[in-house]
Order: sequence, then structure tokens, then C-alpha cells
Amino acid sequence: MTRSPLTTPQPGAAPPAVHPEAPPPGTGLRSHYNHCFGCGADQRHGLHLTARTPDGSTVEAEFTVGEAHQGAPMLAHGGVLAAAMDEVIGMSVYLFRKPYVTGRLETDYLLPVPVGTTLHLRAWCNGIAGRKAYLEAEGRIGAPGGPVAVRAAALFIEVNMEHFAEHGDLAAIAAEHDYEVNP
Ligand SMILES: CCCCC/C=C\C/C=C\C/C=C\C/C=C\CCCC(=O)SCCNC(=O)CCNC(=O)[C@H](O)C(C)(C)COP(=O)(O)OP(=O)(O)OC[C@H]1O[C@@H](n2cnc3c(N)ncnc32)[C@H](O)[C@@H]1OP(=O)(O)O
Repeated sequence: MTRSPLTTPQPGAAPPAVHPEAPPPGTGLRSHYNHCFGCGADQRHGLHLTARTPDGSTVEAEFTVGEAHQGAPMLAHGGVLAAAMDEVIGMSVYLFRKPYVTGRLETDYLLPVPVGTTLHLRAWCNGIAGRKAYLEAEGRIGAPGGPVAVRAAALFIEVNMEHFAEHGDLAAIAAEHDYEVNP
């Protein structure tokens, strides 16, 4: 992965520990929001990623490139692939049971991805330093051990729930989670 210093764990970054309330190994992850472009079942234009964690610290998901995802004829749009990487990385940081948002996302495109291809996505965390989480993901063609088509490195920043209340619609999130909107 070609990455900038901004997505490379800074000195002193600690390796992440599996959170005690992370889903047990082999468990599926629920969508964090039904209208999410990446994972929401009610978002009809979305990617509909469903993910699981094999070990409580990494996340795996599959994404089949459809006709709605084209950039060049019958080839995946790079921005759609970046969205898939952002989503699977977001799902992996969700294992830490804190709200994070993408601060920076870097993407390497190594192979063209034709419509009809299933990308096997995997994301993991390389380190945590304060509010910063350094994460990485890859998308492999056709099988978990297939050729790597996309790599991503990201810096996610921990926020509090007021972030979503101030800038978005916390009530819509709270309706699907245990968060109290006005504790
Ligand atoms: C997503 C909804 C979730 C709802 C919650 C419900 C469920 C549970 C939670 C998790 C969700 C689960 C799964 C999610 C899955 C996928 C979703 C994909 C994720 C996204 O798609 S999310 C949307 C796109 N995302 C944004 O909409 C962010 C817009 N942005 C901001 O809201 C601010 O910009 C913010 C908050 C990032 C920082 O603002 P701030 O004021 O809090 O903090 P500040 O600026 O001081 O930065 C602190 C330290 O981070 C460094 N830093 C910051 N930004 C950097 C950058 N870009 N590059 C390099 N370093 C950066 C600074 O340099 C400083 O470093 P230092 O401490 O060393 O000085």
C-alpha cells in the first residue's frame, strides 16, 4: 500500500485490543443505519454490504459490482470502490464500540474490476493514538485469496454522539440503537 504519513500509525500508537463487547468470532455485524449507502437495507441505491468478524478485530464482507456501479463501460467506478472500502473500514472500527468518522481515506487501484465481480473485502486496525484510529483494507477479486484489486488506508477520528446530533439526525440513529438522544 502506498500511504501518506497521515495514515501511518504515529509513534506511540497502540495496537488495538479486542473490545470485551465486540461480537464474538464468526458473528455477523448489524447495519449501523438502515439508510446507510454502504450497509443499509432500506437504501435502494446502496451497496448493501453485510459483514462479519472472524476474530472480533477484523471485518470481512463481499461486494458484487453491479451495473449501477459502472464508471467506464462494464467496469466499476473508482468512487464506488472507495465507498466500499470506507464502509468496511467503518465497520471494523465499529468493533471498538465508539463512534468514529472518516478523516482521511487513501485508495490504491491495482486492477480493473468488471461488473459482475465479487470483491472480497477485509479491514483491520493498525493502531490507535488518542482519538485517531489507523486502519487498512483490501478488496480481492473472486475469492478471499484472489488477486488484490483495491487497497485503502484510512485515518478515522473518534467523535461523540453530539457530532451526529449537531450535524445530522441523531434521533434517526437512536431509533435503531440503544443511544439516548436526550439523556
Ligand atoms: C456514520 C454514522 C454513525 C452513527 C453512529 C451510530 C453507530 C455507531 C458508530 C459507528 C458507525 C459504524 C459504522 C460506520 C461505517 C461506515 C461509515 C463510513 C464512515 C464515514 O463515511 S463518516 C462520513 C465522512 N466523514 C466526515 O463527515 C467527517 C467530517 N469531518 C469532521 O467532522 C471533523 O473534521 C473531524 C471530526 C474528523 C475532526 O474534527 P475535530 O474538531 O473533532 O478534531 P480536530 O480537527 O482537532 O482533529 C483531531 C486530530 O485528528 C487530526 N485530523 C483530523 N482530520 C484529519 C484529516 N483529514 N487528516 C489528517 N489528520 C486529521 C487532527 O490533525 C488532530 O490531530 P492532533 O490531535 O494530532 O492535532
